[in-house]
Amino acid sequence: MKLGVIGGGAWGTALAQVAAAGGRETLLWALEAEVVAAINERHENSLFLAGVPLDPHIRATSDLGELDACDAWLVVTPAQHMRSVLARGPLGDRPLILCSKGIEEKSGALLHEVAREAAPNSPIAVLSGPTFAHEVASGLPTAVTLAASDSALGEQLRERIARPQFRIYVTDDIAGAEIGGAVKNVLAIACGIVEGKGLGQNARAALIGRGFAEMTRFGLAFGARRETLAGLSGLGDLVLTCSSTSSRNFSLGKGIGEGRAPAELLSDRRTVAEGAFTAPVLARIARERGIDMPIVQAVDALLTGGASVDTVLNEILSRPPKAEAL
Ligand SMILES: NC(=O)c1ccc[n+]([C@@H]2O[C@H](COP(=O)([O-])OP(=O)(O)OC[C@H]3O[C@@H](n4cnc5c(N)ncnc54)[C@H](O)[C@@H]3O)[C@@H](O)[C@H]2O)c1
Ligand SMILES: O=P(O)(O)OC[C@H](O)CO
Repeated sequence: MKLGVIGGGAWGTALAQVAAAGGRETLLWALEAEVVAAINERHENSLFLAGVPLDPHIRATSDLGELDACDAWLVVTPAQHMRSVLARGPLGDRPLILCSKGIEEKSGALLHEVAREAAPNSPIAVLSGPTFAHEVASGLPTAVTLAASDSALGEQLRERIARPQFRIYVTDDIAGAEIGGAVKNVLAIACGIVEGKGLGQNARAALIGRGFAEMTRFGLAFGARRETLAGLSGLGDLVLTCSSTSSRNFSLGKGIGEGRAPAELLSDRRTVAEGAFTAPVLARIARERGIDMPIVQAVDALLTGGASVDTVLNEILSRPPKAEAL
């Protein structure tokens, strides 16, 4: 199975590295001409994944039409651009493996719903889990969830993509895999704020625990299964992203906690902190559906409502006591 990768950011490049392992030709579409040139001429993505030597079996292109030669695509654009990029590609009926993490802001759709509308004839799978791109691209071990409603497709993709250092667990719970990856980015911003504000390790752990309760409430409301939310793509990725400045979402939160303005932090960056786009839509859906998500609402109030960290913190801490149950 020849794999194509749509998106030449850090994660698309790392996935191309996984796909090319063992000498398998892999085609990567990138938006930026300089990324295409750097990969083809120097086997490096100096813009988004500097310092990691890339497999020479990866070839980059700026022409989406060339991806017609591939049997399946790993789709790795930022969540808000997935629909428009897919609309420009030669879709056909090839499987799409969605590797981005987010919710479409305008429509409130999960990414498999976006892909289903954009590519009605393509079977859809989702790949998600604790995966800092630079670690995966350097061959360090991790494990991920691969969700496909067609179990034969899930197995076929697992066989093609898995490596000893890139262990894949298969499920049919697409919504569960997507919701974990989308919600954890917002919670990582909150954990970064705790770090930047110097609130301590206890506060961060408490936030991970209560954040996971929010993720679970939201997931169950959308048909996700508990074991998926408590697995690699949910809790696993939540713990990773809430613990390290290697996370763009955590770093964004840390800057906010240190007193910098969210708009200034966001305008400075070339890389994507998906939680900043997911927070408003997630908060909106939770309000509409009556799902209690105080941490997500707090992040949204900070990012889009102009609230101060102190005000939001005070509101969270002065909530009436409640039972620990979901
Ligand atoms: N970086 C990681 O470690 C990692 C790991 C797992 C999942 N992800 C997810 O993968 C997705 C892509 O993130 P990334 O880290 O590869 O990106 P990145 O932050 O490294 O790079 C930004 C990407 O956005 C693209 N982009 C900017 N404007 C665009 C436009 N108008 N149309 C289409 N693309 C545009 C750029 O071409 C580039 O590929 C995100 O949803 C992210 O959450 C990232
Ligand atoms: O850098 P972040 O916060 O986008 O996190 C990257 C990955 O999603 C970690 O699994």
